[in-house]
Amino acid sequence: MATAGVVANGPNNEEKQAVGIDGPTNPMVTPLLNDLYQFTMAYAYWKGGKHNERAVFDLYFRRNPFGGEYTVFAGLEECIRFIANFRFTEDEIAFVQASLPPSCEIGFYDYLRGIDCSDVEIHAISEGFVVFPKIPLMRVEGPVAVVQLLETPLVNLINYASLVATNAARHRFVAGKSKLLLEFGLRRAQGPDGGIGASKYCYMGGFDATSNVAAGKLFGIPLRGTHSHAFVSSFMSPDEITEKSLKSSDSSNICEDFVSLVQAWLSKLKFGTSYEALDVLDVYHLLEKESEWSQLLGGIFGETNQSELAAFASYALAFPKNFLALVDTYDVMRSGVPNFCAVALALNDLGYKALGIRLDSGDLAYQSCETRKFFQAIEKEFGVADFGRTNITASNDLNEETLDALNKQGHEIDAFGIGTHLVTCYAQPALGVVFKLVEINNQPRIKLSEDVSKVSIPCKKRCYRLYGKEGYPLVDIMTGENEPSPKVGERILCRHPFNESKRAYVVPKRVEELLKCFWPGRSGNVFVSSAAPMTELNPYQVHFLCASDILYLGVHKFMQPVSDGKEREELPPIKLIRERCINQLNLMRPDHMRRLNPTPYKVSVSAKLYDFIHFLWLNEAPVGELQ
Ligand SMILES: Nc1ncnc2c1ncn2[C@@H]1O[C@H](COP(=O)(O)OP(=O)(O)OP(=O)(O)O)[C@@H](O)[C@H]1O
Ligand SMILES: O=P(O)(O)OC[C@H]1O[C@H](OP(=O)(O)OP(=O)(O)O)[C@H](O)[C@@H]1O
Ligand SMILES: O=C(O)c1cccnc1
Ligand SMILES: [Mg+2]
Repeated sequence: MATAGVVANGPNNEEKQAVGIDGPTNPMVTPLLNDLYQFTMAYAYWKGGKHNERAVFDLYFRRNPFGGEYTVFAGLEECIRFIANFRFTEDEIAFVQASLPPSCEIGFYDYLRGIDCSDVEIHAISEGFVVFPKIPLMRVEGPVAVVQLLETPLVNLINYASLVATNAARHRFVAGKSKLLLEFGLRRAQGPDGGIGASKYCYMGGFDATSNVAAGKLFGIPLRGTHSHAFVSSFMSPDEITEKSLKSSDSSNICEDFVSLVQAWLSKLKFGTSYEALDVLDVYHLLEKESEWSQLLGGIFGETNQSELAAFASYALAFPKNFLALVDTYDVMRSGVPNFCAVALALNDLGYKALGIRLDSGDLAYQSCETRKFFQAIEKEFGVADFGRTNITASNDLNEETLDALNKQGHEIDAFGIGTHLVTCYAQPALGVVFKLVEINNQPRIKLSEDVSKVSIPCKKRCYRLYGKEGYPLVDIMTGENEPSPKVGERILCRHPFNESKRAYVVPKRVEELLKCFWPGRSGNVFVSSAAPMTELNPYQVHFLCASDILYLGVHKFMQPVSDGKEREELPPIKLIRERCINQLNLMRPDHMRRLNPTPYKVSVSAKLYDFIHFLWLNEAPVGELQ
């Protein structure tokens, strides 16, 4: 049964403690969450005696999503949780056996039984970083058959996570830093995992809270919410409310009939003054006052909807400290807003401050401005401090474009609730993350394509971000693993990987190494396979290296265990990743971030890596013959 597999998957508790990393959040993330061809390839590697050859794969994407020039890297922690607990259960092995041809030798299943990721080493960019095409987000090194089995799950865990985190960051960018952004997408997400993932990664990408309770529990994301039209339309009349008493906020007195207090405020609102302040015999004065108030508010309301008033009063009785109201069920300005204000002012009498309203249809810019005027008029007329600043939340099919349109028109919205477009990544449904072999047994590999953007960048590489004197990142650069790192204040040539004429010297003010070790293998003592001596360098390596490099490699690569004693990077809590992401986005030069025709961020390779890519390209590409 599937659940038995889920429960039994991964190491037992004792082993888990030794690893110290919990399994993936979603129990469906097992070694079987894979494409069949990973198993057929693993079998063929094993059958050919190739399975333990040491391979290096890069995980990267080719184009930024949403027509932008940046991406937020997300999903790393779930990858490490997967790697740390990677192990086949008997149940799973039996299923693989049943799925492969019967001619597959039984020894392969013993092999599967024995594998885990203790021989795998993962370097990755930190989660929450702003990242760019072609730069490896993860470099996965290990026995080729094992790493091959990681491809699909790792790509799956990164693809949507990074896409939706980027989508969230883009919505934040348009909305502005001061707005509260609420993720409301669970009902519209692509299934339960889509919903949970959206809540997690939208928070990471800069949203403030989610309506998704399960995500709140799993990740500690702040929960927020209002109420729906159903609650409003479920009421028929104020007579339905039987329990009408409400204690004041300091419990010093009790209002026995809160509904009547609300009604009294509603009629005060109609005339724009409190009856107590009027000499009721002064009819002329009353009419004058009414007309002033009408002018201020454009004579906007007469009789409001009483069932809506009942819903609001009832909600306030349930949540006097957290009262908010969805005001568009019947008519925003003629009913919803005045009804809300009547309830809010009644609450104010008892020492409570209403939270605000939500608009969910119509022209959100116009309605928010009209509502703000109404709130401000009340603050002025009735002397209720801060009433003019009562929170206005808007929702209804919002996306980057509508947020942008609202900004251009001018609006008074404080918070946006965004669902469908955000979580489904309506504007672009996939990021296009790939996982490509770049080296096997120390032999660099390249994947050629007619389409230059699809040619892979060979070799086990290091990646750096170079910062300029103004503090902005200028360029990312990939180098061969054993090239000396770029140095602050030293000029380095950065080359476009495929376009000969595109190159620039950079003198970095700051150099940041991007790939850090997140999984050194459980032994922490992973060796480069077959520890090839210098004299056995292959022709590609000889071409690639100058004499000093060979000396460097001789000492550092081929004679020493690569990750001996290597420390594993911490997996920080989501709140810190979110802060890191916000800081990273703030650090970018504005022209890379703008929505219309953003400037591409430069991604480059060192001069040596450039030469080597092209040497390998020529070596691997057959020469055509014209007749
Ligand atoms: N001022 C505005 N400028 C641009 N777009 C807006 C503005 N106000 C609202 N929108 C967007 O316009 C769309 C209006 O949606 P729609 O045509 O379904 O009407 P509605 O107001 O939702 O009607 P209904 O009452 O049927 O719910 C939504 O996507 C909303 O985000
Ligand atoms: O519009 P989204 O960005 O997806 O945000 C979530 C939506 O979900 C809720 O209502 P729902 O859409 O279920 O009903 P409605 O269409 O009648 O508003 C809410 O009122 C929002 O409109
Ligand atoms: O709390 C809300 O207002 C909410 C939650 C989910 C979807 N739409 C609205
Ligand atoms: Mg809707």
